[in-house]
Amino acid sequence: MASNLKNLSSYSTHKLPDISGKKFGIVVSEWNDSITEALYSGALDTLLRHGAKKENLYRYDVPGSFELTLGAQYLAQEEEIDAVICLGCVIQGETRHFDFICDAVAHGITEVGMKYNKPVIFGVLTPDNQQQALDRAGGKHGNKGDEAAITAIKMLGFFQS
Ligand SMILES: Nc1c(NC[C@H](O)[C@H](O)[C@H](O)CO)[nH]c(=O)[nH]c1=O
Ligand SMILES: CC(=O)[C@@H](O)COP(=O)(O)O
Repeated sequence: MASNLKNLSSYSTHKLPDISGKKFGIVVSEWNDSITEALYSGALDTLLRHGAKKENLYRYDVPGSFELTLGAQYLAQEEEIDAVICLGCVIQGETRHFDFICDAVAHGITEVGMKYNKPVIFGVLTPDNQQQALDRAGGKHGNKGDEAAITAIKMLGFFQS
């Protein structure tokens, strides 16, 4: 369902797990930092609002979205980390570089989650332009960081079920 049909910050809070003792790794790409900082703010607010403790949130920055995979692996391999949230924004340029980054980071993040059997969340915007990014980083379509955080919470509930 496209973001213009489902707001990224609109979600059910039915049967959310207790996350007061859960530890979250958050990997943030520095590329397009005006966007990724907004994603981080949304993710942080969502985690705290639903019971996470600030001392249990571990943020690491990486240069670009391509490095999110290695950052996610660095955190996911830590036994004490319960879930990892990856935040980035890859904006289409003039070349096919966009395609290679998006493909690599989507597959890479998936592989880390499978390897360590824990939630590793793809909170990466892949817009055509800056306006589409702004619309999804706290704009009219909500905040992808909110969506990434609530997805991590719900997947922790899945693993507890
Ligand atoms: N153009 C964007 C990039 N490019 C940088 C890559 O992610 C990577 O850091 C580089 O290729 C070195 O490995 N990254 C983004 O996150 N967003 C972009 O729009
Ligand atoms: C996604 C990118 O790496 C891209 O923004 C770089 O721009 P370009 O394709 O014009 O070199």
